[in-house]
Amino acid sequence: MNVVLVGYRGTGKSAVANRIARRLNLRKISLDDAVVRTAGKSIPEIVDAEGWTAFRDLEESVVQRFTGQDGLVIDCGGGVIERDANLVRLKQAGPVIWLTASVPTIARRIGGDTQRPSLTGSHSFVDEIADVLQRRHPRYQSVSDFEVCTDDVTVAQVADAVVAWLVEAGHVQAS
Ligand SMILES: Nc1ncnc2c1ncn2[C@@H]1O[C@H](COP(=O)(O)OP(=O)(O)OP(=O)(O)O)[C@@H](O)[C@H]1O
Ligand SMILES: O=C(O)C1=C[C@@H](O)[C@@H](O)[C@H](O)C1
Ligand SMILES: [Mg+2]
Repeated sequence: MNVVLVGYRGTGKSAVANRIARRLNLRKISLDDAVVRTAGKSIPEIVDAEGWTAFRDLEESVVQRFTGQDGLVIDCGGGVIERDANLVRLKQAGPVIWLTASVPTIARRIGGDTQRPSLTGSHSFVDEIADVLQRRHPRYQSVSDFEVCTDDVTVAQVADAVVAWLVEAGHVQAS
């Protein structure tokens, strides 16, 4: 079994994935890190040089690679749900957890992040979050089995909620 974490930028996927992996004795893999390693460039460098389509192509290739494995916590990039092929593969890989947060929370958490280039190139920082989040909402919803709102809770509390659900739903045994 794998555990898949999806959600917008700043909802805490990477932070929570580390904790869940430790708790369940699974291996955490970050799709963003795998893209960066594969390209030999940072995300801003990939997007600057080749554009978002090239980034999405790389992302799709790492989704294909890791969803064929077992025993992973798969920490997805925020836009992994943009491609239908990824939705199908992630759904087959294991239970999909959707982390959510409000626009102000997301803006606060990712405001200083230099590794997350603009997705639209046109909107203001906060308008982009609101617009892209609204557009993506049905796609996150369609792929996910369990949703956790991460506003006003710690990373540890989110990880606890995910592990409790995995036990309750029969995906892992209580320890
Ligand atoms: N529940 C939380 N409470 C407080 N801070 C949080 C919480 N979850 C995440 N953070 C902080 O928000 C920032 C972004 O979190 P993280 O990198 O895990 O997000 P992400 O979902 O992986 O985003 P991305 O899609 O951009 O990779 C980090 O500094 C993290 O410590
Ligand atoms: O929301 C998105 O589309 C992205 C989120 C990040 O995790 C990275 O995958 C990249 O910056 C794109
Ligand atoms: Mg992340």
